[in-house]
Order: sequence, then structure tokens, then C-alpha cells
Amino acid sequence: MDKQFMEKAIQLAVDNVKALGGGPFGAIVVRDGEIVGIGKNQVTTTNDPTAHAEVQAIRDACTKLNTYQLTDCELYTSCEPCPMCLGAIYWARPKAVYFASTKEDAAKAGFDDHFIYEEIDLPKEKRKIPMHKLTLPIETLPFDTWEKLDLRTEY
Ligand SMILES: Nc1nc2[nH]cnc2c(=O)[nH]1
Repeated sequence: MDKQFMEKAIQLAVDNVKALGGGPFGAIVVRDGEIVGIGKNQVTTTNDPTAHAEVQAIRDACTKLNTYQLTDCELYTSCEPCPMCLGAIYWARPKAVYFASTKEDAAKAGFDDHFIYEEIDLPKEKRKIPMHKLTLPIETLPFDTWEKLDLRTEY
């Protein structure tokens, strides 16, 4: 852990706000004491609801390191990750995550993600965006095809 990287993530977030780049969030991926990825929230400026700082930093690091897993890396983020970023973080598998402000701080600034945690716990049909299971004879075909593929890259 190196507090300088957190200061940089926070500065990225502040600069992003001042530059009208998007929401007040910044993130950095570090490997062996070196910055290998940076991200700032760009949701509103790129019309991409997934362009949260952490996702952007993960994408940047994965592109630079030419990998889909960040096993030797640490993620520094100016704010506690939202549920979407948490999912992305688990898929990317960094060895540690450091955050500064909390989800309660984010909620006070208008970025409340508590409802998403509640939604996850609800039965699928009771969610604000209902999810309906459709039944088709070919529904498992993608998995059947995958399991038969010798050249598959597992992740
Ligand atoms: N941690 C975090 N929380 C958010 N909530 C909305 N956008 C963001 C983001 O980019 N990062």
C-alpha cells in the first residue's frame, strides 16, 4: 500500500470534475510500484453507463498489460466501488483494493448505489427492472458449445 497512489486517484477525480469530464471518481492500477492503468468516471461524456473510474482503470491496465486478469496488481480508487465495479474487480482479480471515501460519502453527493445491493437480494420478478426467465430448447447451447471447444480460453 502506498498512500501516494491514493492521492493520485483522488486528484484524478478532482481534475475530472473541474474538466467537466464526468463524475467525481478516479482510480489507478499499480503493479510492482508502477502505475499500469488509470481511470476516471466518463459516464456522461462518453454516453457509457459502465464508464466508472474503476472499470476504466481496469480496461486501461488490461490493454497496457495485454491480459484479462490483473492478478499481480493493486487497485486504488478514490471511492468505495459500486456493485458493478465490484463485479468487474472480482473478474479482474487484483490482489488488493484500496478505497478512500465510502459509499455513504458517495450517497451524500447523489451517487447512492445502496438500492442495487437491495435489488440483488430480491427475487428476480420483484426487482425494479423485472427479469424474466424464458424457456427454450436451445437455452444451454452456448454452454454445450463452449464445453466441447478444445481451444477455449477459460477465465
Ligand atoms: N466508486 C465509484 N462509484 C460510482 N458511482 C457512480 N459512479 C461511480 C464511479 O465511477 N466509481
